[in-house]
Amino acid sequence: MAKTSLDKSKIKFLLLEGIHSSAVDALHAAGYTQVELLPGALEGQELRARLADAHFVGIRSRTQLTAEVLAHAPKLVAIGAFCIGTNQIDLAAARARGIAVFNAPYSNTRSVAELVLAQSILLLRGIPEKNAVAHRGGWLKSAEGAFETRGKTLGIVGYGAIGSQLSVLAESLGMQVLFHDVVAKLPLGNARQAASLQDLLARADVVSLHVPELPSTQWMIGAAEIAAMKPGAILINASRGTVVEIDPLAEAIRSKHLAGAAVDVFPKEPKSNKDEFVSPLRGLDNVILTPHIGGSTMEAQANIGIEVAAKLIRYSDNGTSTTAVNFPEVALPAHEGKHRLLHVHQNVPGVLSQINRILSENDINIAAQYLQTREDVGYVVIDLDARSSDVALEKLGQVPGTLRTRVLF
Ligand SMILES: NC(=O)C1=CN([C@@H]2O[C@H](COP(=O)(O)OP(=O)(O)OC[C@H]3O[C@@H](n4cnc5c(N)ncnc54)[C@H](O)[C@@H]3O)[C@@H](O)[C@H]2O)C=CC1
Ligand SMILES: O=C(O)C(=O)COP(=O)(O)O
Repeated sequence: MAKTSLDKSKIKFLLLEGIHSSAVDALHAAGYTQVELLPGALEGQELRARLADAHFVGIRSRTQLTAEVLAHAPKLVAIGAFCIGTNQIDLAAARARGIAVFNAPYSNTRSVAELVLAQSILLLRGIPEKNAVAHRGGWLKSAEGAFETRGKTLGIVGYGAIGSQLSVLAESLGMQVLFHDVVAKLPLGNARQAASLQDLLARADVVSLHVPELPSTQWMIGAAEIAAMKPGAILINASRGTVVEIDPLAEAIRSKHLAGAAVDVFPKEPKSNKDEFVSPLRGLDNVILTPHIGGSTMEAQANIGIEVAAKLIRYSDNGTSTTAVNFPEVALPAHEGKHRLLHVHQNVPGVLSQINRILSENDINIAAQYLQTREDVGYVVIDLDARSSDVALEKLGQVPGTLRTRVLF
């Protein structure tokens, strides 16, 4: 088996979707010189061709890394999702190929929460409509249907990082927070957990969605849920476009059952800024339409660049995989004076004993060994005397069930 360790100058990073230059700076500072940064997403043949020789790829929410695409990435060691959501990546397929996936779970949380808060204020005042009318030369000076946020009930669906951050900000404005989550969560401040989604929908003046894209969240807000909302309520979706059915939402705005909505994510989003945005929500004045920019602030993007690049560098340099979203998590000390062998394998009985038998038969002394498994994959890291790493790498690569080996000097 060929030696799979490379010096840093040969390790290729492909960064797509205009990832912030802070990531490039971090990679350069860590000694990685082959960093290609492209402004947009790729798909189809172009994506497959670019992935053919990449060791690391960085994407945002747009690029779809399916099992089929990953099959064309034979050298890929890890994927950096320079965002929160990882639904665009087939995490199980990546794991089965020994590819670790990292993301930035907190770097754009605040940006989304601030946007939703601002949208709540504007929509409760009917500002988008008044603004649209003024742009057309009209004048809608009226207090009719315009309300303060103070004392209103904000219903947060998905009380995770964004939902709970929003909860704190909304309470500081004097809103009452009600939330619904599928797991028990610590209510922050005076927030209260709703008895059910139905209970929340029936009581909230503003409903904001912060769930991940999952089979269980697909179309979770459809005609029935919208009908169950209070007349005159507001719906905000900055989670994923598959969570809300757009046609019943558009109908509820037209019929004035809902007073307004803010939508940042759509079932079908344009591929780039050059493509047309098509949606039944276009032209509805009290609907704020934003082009999936919930997390797009300079602060968030710069922090995400640093955070995810650091995770990729750490995994590349040292093998530490903690915070991976799909992969066994191993925290490793430095390996000064030793060669570190990384062995990713199918999680079946006997692999570790075969590895240790081979090392013992070849008179190779183990300085340290770390093992972790996650579902169908095991990750064992072995520190060895420098002189033995070549033979160990070759022999261990032949162990049945081996997915990938690397050696770090
Ligand atoms: N518009 C944008 O630019 C951005 C959108 N997002 C989206 O926001 C989502 C949420 O982000 P975080 O709060 O960081 O995630 P998180 O994982 O911290 O929180 C999600 C919460 O949703 C809950 N949940 C899951 N299924 C549920 C269900 N069926 N009903 C109710 N609750 C459910 C989970 O238990 C968890 O508490 C991300 O997965 C991403 O899709 C994130 C960042 C930016
Ligand atoms: O962080 C997320 O999950 C987002 O949706 C943000 O996506 P983006 O990086 O703006 O393509």
